[in-house]
Amino acid sequence: MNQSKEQRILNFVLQNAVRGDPCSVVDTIDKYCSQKEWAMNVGCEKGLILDKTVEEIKPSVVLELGTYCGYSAIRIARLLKAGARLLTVEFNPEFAAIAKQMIEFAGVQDKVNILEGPSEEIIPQLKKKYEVDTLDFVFLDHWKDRYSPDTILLQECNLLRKGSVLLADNVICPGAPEFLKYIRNNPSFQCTNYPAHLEYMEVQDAMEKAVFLG
Ligand SMILES: Oc1cc(-c2ccc(F)cc2)cc2cccnc12
Ligand SMILES: [Mg+2]
Repeated sequence: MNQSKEQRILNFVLQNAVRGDPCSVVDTIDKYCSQKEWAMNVGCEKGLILDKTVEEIKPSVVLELGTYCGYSAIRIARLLKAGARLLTVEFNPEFAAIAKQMIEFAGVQDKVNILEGPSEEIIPQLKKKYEVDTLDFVFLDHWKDRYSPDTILLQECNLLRKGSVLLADNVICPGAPEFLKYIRNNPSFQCTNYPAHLEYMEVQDAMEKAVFLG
């Protein structure tokens, strides 16, 4: 049975990155995906915007929607303070299995909990099953038509507090027009747009930051 692209990315990391060194794992994924096979990791340019957001917030509890191979989970986890944790949601079991191995190889598994299943099922479980009070930071990087329903669901489940920060990838490419319309017209959010390029391509993309005002 021939390997998936995600398995090829993992194998390249296992053979070329340094075990226990999250930066080397991130750089090795970027090397593979810019030189050999494109993949939907947030990438290095948008990854820097993600890094700066995490460093600014210094979050204790982070939710990521869309784990994929674990690239952004590793980027986020490497910056988390002692005791802080990342919950990352992935509905594709093959991707979740790859991400688990990637995260363990990077050595950040103690900070990361991969929650397998659809975001609309997992979000309502966060308080009781995963002992979350409120979320300091949410990275939206899953299917674009889920961005606004999941943002509404986070509010309905009382998971956001005054100052909670959302950061959404791909608001230009593939695009999340309904989300942009919703979040920019909602007085409970203060929005900022960060133009960038689509990972590994000379194509326009952008990230949208939205601070919940309570
Ligand atoms: O960063 C991403 C990029 C794309 C994408 C796929 C095909 C294209 F031609 C362009 C962009 C899809 C994503 C799906 C989920 C999370 N992130 C994505
Ligand atoms: Mg993305």
